[in-house]
Amino acid sequence: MVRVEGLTKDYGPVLALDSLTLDIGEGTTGLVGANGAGKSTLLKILLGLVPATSGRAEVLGHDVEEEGPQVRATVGYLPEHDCLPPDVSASDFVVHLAMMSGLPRLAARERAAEVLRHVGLAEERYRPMGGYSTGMKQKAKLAQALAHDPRLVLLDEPTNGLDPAARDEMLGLVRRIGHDFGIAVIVTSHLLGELERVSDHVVVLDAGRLLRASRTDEFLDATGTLLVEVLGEDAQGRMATALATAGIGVRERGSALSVDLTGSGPDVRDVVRDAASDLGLGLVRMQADHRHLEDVFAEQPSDGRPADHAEEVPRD
Ligand SMILES: Nc1ncnc2c1ncn2[C@@H]1O[C@H](COP(=O)(O)OP(=O)(O)OP(=O)(O)O)[C@@H](O)[C@H]1O
Repeated sequence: MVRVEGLTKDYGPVLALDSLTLDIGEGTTGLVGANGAGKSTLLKILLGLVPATSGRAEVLGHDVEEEGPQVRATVGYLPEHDCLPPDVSASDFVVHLAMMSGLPRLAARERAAEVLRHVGLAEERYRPMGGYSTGMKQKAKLAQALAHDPRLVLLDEPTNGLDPAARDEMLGLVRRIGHDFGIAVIVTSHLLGELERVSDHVVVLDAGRLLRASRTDEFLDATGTLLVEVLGEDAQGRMATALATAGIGVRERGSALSVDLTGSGPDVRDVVRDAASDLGLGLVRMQADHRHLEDVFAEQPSDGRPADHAEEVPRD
């Protein structure tokens, strides 16, 4: 779908992309990175809207600088910023964009009705978009991205500004675009947990550089940790101290402890069980931990940067 080689973009003194080389295939790909990592810049270059400083990029076999119109004919785009004319209805807007993409009026109307129904904008589609909630505006933006039946859609922070219910709905739509309609999706977010739910692949950008790219399940498979929950007075703190004293890596994870299973020595499960017994604590849970993308991200400091850089990334 996308091939990027040595892509660099500077905005004057700001280096937004730094020699990025990357291939993105079919399915849904999550593009993760903190604010300013270069996600939006990459999408705009892929659409041929912003020129790269050096390097090259191809989308569906088209060079983005030479063949921008061909790229945009087969790619849908949901921009991050507010771009909807306030006095136009979603219906008129999507029909207009579908016609601009080359569909005759009747086909454009049918297609607009179909995509607006798909994103869940029913009667509201006839109202001016200026009066829409943020969730409705994001749906209208998604509908226009799908209007010309693209092979690939680029969704820039589609859940931005949404409350939890609207965010879940939007993530459900993103998943359906990929799985039910077979359209390839590249979706950005700085909320790592979101992409874990919808993406087949994850690409992590940090300060314009590629930190990691792999299948989502490869990120999440190798847990190597045990989730332990104990009950009793200051149970978590006392258990953590006991395990650390025994030379076992341990850190807090919500109401539980994430315990490192990878060290040598006695079986960590036995140590946990004995420590709970010695301390008089109730052992409520001891199970293999399911890793989350934010853990992976936190474990991967970029060159010379502190690991706690990942603290800047808001948690889901
Ligand atoms: N038009 C521009 N002029 C100058 N600097 C820019 C411009 N667009 C982006 N930048 C800078 O380039 C860097 C990358 O920005 P970009 O918007 O691509 O990141 P992002 O990962 O999409 O972040 P966000 O989620 O905040 O949009 C940032 O430091 C940003 O300030």
